[in-house]
Amino acid sequence: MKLPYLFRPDLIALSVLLTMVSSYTAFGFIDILSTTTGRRRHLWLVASAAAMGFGIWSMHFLGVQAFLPHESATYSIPLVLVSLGGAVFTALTALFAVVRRTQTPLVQLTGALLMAGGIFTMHIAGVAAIQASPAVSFHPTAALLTALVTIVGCGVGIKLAAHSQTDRGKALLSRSIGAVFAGLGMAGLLFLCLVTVSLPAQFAPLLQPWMGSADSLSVVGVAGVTALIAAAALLSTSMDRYLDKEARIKTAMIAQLQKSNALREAIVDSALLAIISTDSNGVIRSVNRAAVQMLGYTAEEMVGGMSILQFHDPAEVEEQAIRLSVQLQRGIPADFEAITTLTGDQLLDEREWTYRCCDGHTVPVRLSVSPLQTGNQQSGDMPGDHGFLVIAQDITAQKNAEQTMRRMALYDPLTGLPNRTLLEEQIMRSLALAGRHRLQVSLAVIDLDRFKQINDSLGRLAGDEVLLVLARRLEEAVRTSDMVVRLGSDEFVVLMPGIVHPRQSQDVMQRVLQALSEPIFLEGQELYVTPSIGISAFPNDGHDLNTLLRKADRAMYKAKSRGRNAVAVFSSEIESEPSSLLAMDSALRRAIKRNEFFLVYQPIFHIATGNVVGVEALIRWQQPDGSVLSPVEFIPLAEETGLIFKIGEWVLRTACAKIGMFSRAARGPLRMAVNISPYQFRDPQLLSCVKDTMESTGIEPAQLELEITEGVLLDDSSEAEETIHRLRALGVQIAMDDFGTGYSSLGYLKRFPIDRLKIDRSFVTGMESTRNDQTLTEAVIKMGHSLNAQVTAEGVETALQWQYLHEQGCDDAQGFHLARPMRAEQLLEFLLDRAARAGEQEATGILAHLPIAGFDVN
Ligand SMILES: Nc1nc2c(ncn2[C@@H]2O[C@H](COP(=O)(O)O[C@H]3[C@@H](O)[C@H](n4cnc5c(=O)[nH]c(N)nc54)O[C@@H]3COP(=O)(O)O)[C@@H](O)[C@H]2O)c(=O)[nH]1
Repeated sequence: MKLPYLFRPDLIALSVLLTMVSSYTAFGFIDILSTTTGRRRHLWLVASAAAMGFGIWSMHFLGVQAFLPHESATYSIPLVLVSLGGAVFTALTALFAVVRRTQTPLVQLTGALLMAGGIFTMHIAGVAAIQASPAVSFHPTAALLTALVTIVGCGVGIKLAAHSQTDRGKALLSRSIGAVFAGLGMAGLLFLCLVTVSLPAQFAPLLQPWMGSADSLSVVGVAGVTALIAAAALLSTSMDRYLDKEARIKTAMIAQLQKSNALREAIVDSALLAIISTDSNGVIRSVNRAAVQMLGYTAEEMVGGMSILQFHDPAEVEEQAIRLSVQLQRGIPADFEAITTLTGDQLLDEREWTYRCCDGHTVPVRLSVSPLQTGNQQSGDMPGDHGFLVIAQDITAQKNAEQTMRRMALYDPLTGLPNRTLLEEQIMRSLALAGRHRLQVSLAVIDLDRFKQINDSLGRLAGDEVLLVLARRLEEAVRTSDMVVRLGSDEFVVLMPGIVHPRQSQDVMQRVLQALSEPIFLEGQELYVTPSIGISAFPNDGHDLNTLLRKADRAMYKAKSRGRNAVAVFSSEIESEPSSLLAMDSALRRAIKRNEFFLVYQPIFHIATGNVVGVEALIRWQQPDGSVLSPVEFIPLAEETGLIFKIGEWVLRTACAKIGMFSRAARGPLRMAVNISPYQFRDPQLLSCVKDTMESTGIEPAQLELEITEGVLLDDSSEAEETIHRLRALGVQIAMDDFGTGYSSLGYLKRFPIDRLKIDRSFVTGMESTRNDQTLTEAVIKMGHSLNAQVTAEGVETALQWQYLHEQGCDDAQGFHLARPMRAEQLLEFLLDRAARAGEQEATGILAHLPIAGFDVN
């Protein structure tokens, strides 16, 4: 029998309400399940499924009660349990499907099918549990339709719930709406399901009294229990969420704290400065990696066990304690307090200390010490311990740089001896001390005799080598209290403090004289350098460095004038007589002004023909008293004073101006050989000077031959090479003077394009007596020719020498046997005479082979 559909609205409303509450609770479960893992997740799943399933089942039960009321009906307990199981299964599959991390249509469809199966089981078993006869029956088509609707509904539900998981921002609203819809939907489904049920006829009489009657006990019980379970579930999910949120916040805070601690540690550890924290007594609490590296102790050795004081030099701590005691007018102990006293609130003490490391070596450090308090009093934390933060910077590099700069400023780079600046500092102290103790201070000026010649002939490198040897000898010869200073190129000073008697300083200088005069062995050669020494003394000769230096200088010149290699002590007599060298300097200047210089010319002969092919210009100085000085006597001084440039230029212009006249007298172009000092050669103006001279005098470039010495090539060969190339580019000839006396090697000759080699006089002189010199001369001639250079022999004094040179194929020769150097007018006569005789001989068929000696003006 099909009964009319009568139902109790109050139970329906209650059922729908419970479904909504259950659905809302379900969202809470979903939330928790989606954030928990492991065992907790499983427990929550079971509990959630049970609570949710019971809620659904209650809704079903109340729905059934609302539609199929009969007071006296009994229920099959197994079927009721199956129905309840269906509800729990529904909840379980729904939760599973929603909280699955991978949401695919297949997952959601499977979930929907299983859920629908659960709901169906719940309803069919629930209705079938009503024990009536005949049994409650179902309308199959309507049941199928209901099943389909249930599946679709479940699918949509799972999708919506899964979606609400991703949009948590609108969680409360969407969950509330979702819960309302879920309640209405599930109830709708239930009721749709129920209308497919056919009730047996015996239910009819029961219907009437049920209409609007009071609740049965079971209905109230189920509704109450469900409400309680829902409330408990709601509370527990909320609590769980709250606790979970708290736990997450705490975990996040701990993680953040750990992260920032790790970052802080990493920063401190990666700092290049040594960072050490100590307690208030200096006991180390923490160290960073740089501190471990700098001090050489392990972190374990330092932390807790060591005091920072152990790194400090006790003498420095003591010194600082004394300084602070004076400054603060209270006793500061020489311990950790001396390091930290100047630190305070906001105060940082920065100063340099010396740290002693584990292996005993010391490191200069700049230390910043500041107070350190752990904990935060303001925030009410435990008032932390007081301590100190010590930051140490290794300033070894800076100290080294400072030392290098000091060395550069105060010491001579070649010899490492103190320079004038340091002498000035030192002499002030020495004079002050000597004044207090009524002692004397002696100052000795040491000048090396003819050192320039070594430089010129052996080159600057060899000169430096000699200076180094002499500097060491000087240091060894003086007393330990004396100070050896290098003032200039070959000028040294010895400061001798604490002199009681002048004899002492003279004794020291006699030792110096002896030590410096010893031979020097350099590159297989034995060199002799002698010093000239002048001594002055405080307080008799002066009270300051300049006066003492000037007077020691005068004494030194006196020593030189006595024949060099001597010691002279300053005296009033020396002061009154003009220094010969100083006098020479001013006399040279005067000589330039008064044209006291003149040139003599020595003819150069072509050996094969005997013809005069050139002349060499040689300077002389005629002094006001009529005496004539040799260039050997004044050229070195002119070089030292720089007057050589002026004098050299004058020689070049004067000689070149005469060549036209000489060539006319000789009836053929002659070449003019001019000596160029190494100083002139290095002068950047040389090239323009030569060009100007050629232009103004009209000399053909090929007629001009510049004689240079071997020394210039050794100085800075690249520059010398450049100068030679540029001179040759002008068309000027270059001759290598005094060949064989210096360091000329085939290597140099190949590198420098030389037009002529001049064999030194010493070899030519020795040719007659020594076979060796003969061989050497022959070799030089061959070598010169192999390099396409002409060869001139100097100092030919005998016919035999001339003969030898002729046989050996030497190109040109000059020497007293051929012609002496002569004044211009004498040379003119000489040339004219030769030309005339040559003309006569030519007319008579005899060649002028024999040269005629010139006038001697030496
Ligand atoms: N920078 C300059 N140097 C110059 C200049 N004039 C000369 N000098 C150099 O001075 C050195 C000595 O020169 P001097 O006294 O003139 O002697 C020359 C000749 O007189 C001498 N000579 C020539 N023949 C003989 C000889 O047969 N016997 C002998 N005993 N002496 C002789 O030789 C000197 C020339 O030598 P050199 O120059 O090497 O050809 C000397 O080094 C000159 O270079 C000048 O103006 N500037």
